[in-house]
Amino acid sequence: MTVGILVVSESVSRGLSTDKVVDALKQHLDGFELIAQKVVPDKKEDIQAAVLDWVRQDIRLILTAGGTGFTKTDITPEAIEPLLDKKAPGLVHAMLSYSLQITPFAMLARPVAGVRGETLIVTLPGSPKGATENFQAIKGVLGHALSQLGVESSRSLHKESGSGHHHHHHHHGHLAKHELVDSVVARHRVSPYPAISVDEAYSKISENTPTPEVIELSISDPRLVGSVVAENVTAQMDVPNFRASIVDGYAVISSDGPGVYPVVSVSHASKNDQKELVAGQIARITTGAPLPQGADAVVMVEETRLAETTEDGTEEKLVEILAKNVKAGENIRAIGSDTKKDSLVLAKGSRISSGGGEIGALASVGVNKIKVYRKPVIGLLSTGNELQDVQTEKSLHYGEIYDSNRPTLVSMVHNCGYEVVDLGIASDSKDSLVKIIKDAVDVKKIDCLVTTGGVSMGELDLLKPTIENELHGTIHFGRVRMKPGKPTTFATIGKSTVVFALPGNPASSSVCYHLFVLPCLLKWQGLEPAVGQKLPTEPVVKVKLAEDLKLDPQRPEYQRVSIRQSDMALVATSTGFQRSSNIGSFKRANGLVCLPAASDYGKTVIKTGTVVDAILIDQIYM
Ligand SMILES: Nc1ncnc2c1ncn2[C@@H]1O[C@H](COP(=O)(O)OP(=O)(O)O)[C@@H](O)[C@H]1O
Ligand SMILES: [Mg+2]
Repeated sequence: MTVGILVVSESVSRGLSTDKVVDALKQHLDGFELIAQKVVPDKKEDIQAAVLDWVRQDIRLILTAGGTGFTKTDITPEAIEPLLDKKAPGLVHAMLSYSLQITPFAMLARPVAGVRGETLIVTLPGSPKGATENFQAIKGVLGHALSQLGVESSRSLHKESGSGHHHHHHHHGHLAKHELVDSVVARHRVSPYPAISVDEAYSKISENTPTPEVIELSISDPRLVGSVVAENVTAQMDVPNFRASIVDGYAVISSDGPGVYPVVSVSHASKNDQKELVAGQIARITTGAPLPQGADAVVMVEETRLAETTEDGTEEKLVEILAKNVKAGENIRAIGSDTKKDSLVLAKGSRISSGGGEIGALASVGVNKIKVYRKPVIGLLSTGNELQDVQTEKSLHYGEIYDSNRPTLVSMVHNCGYEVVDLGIASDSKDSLVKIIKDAVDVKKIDCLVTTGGVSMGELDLLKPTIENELHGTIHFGRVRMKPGKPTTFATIGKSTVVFALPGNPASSSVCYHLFVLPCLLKWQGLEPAVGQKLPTEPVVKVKLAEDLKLDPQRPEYQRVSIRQSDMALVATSTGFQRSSNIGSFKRANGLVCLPAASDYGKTVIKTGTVVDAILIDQIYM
């Protein structure tokens, strides 16, 4: 059993007196391994920092000595108590009753004891005698207490953080574990998540996107547009499946040549019994109508002349064919000439465009339902105590803001053709998050959860720990080297739920939607990435910069631009003020230019006219 002793003493910490309590306690530490000792002044922050540091190092027992009395400076119990996951009043009771048998002044001691992670923490009095007496009072049960703690307990705060390597065996491939910290002093000052590149983030997303699921949709289902076909569809018939006229005119026998002929029948574009045509006869025919048997060409009405009507004057009797050199097959669509029976109408993996062509092609060969990959359903959740739903028309209290992320993202997701479930606003509390997310997954059956806010370094940033500890998810990355969007977090819960916890700043969350969420959704619904790419994306085009742009020193940046066609090139103009809080930078934006970091580019400014890649997030309007 490892043990650390923390001496809390102003005078010892300043070197005004020497510590004797460690030596006294050492006499009673048989069975324990003293691996850490430290002296701190009576300062809450120092006490907590030392204790948390040892908890992180997995020291099993922490004994503090000093600062438990009634003087103004005595603060140890107040420092320790908020760090405890569970209190151990029995240990406190045992220490007090033991000491009370020795001195009534024990009444003035205020010890606390309890558990944080797998560590037991006990405060002892500062006097060597008092400390050893108290320790002896509880020593006999500590071994048992610690062995119980070892069973099925959550690991402590980010043991791996800062060490540069991860002990995967503890977490089955999880990154550094987060813990819900009750106290702001216990939070990290540097994120325990490594900042990975956008490219690495794409690999992680690609690896963890669920396999597309095949469903069958009717061709009148609006979800079909944008869906990816999951089967090869072949034509079960010829189109046309009869010889059809291309024009309005007269079916003829081409060898008859020009001349005046009797009109012996009429063929409209509908089912009718037709007489077979013999030499010296013609038949009136409309566009798309089947050719009478015997006929081998159609002469268009413009190349004919009415020669004689029937007696009542209502019908054509004789028509003169003016056209010369009519060839067999002229103005006829041969059987199967649009689509041959057994030919491929739609290939597996092709996407049903919004142009309607694919749906028309299916209908033309009589297909009214088709297997496609199901599009994931997206749940959208804003998080933050400061948020007010703009729909409620309530006015804002001081410090409140309107939730602009949700309306923005709902429209983005919807316009990309996905079903959106609006999950509203969660407050910055673990319980609120857990309740809403569980309901969204279990009851509302969302596939992909997109949240905004609560992912960076504030004490209310609860998304990461909640996903890991409460929802038992796996965080695949928690930081990306990019601007905006650094704290972007990607996780999975179980096998089939994907979570994107996007930053709260409005421009960041929108950039990250296009950069990460949409590519994942595209892959999930069966799209293949372009050659050499890890994920399918919106179109990436080359654009010329219309102005000089300043580069971020360290991070690649995705700036909002307006892309226009100009002469022979696409030209990108910045939409203006690019701070991540400014959703206004998305107004008029139809592209995100991908700018290198200054450190990678070798210059701090990228010049007007430079050609860069841009992600096209909307159409190019004239
Ligand atoms: N839904 C939202 N709409 C508008 N602004 C938001 C929204 N959510 C968060 N913000 C703002 O974004 C900023 C960052 O929020 P925070 O919760 O700290 O997110 P992060 O953890 O990503 O930094 C804050 O100024 C916050 O008020
Ligand atoms: Mg917040």
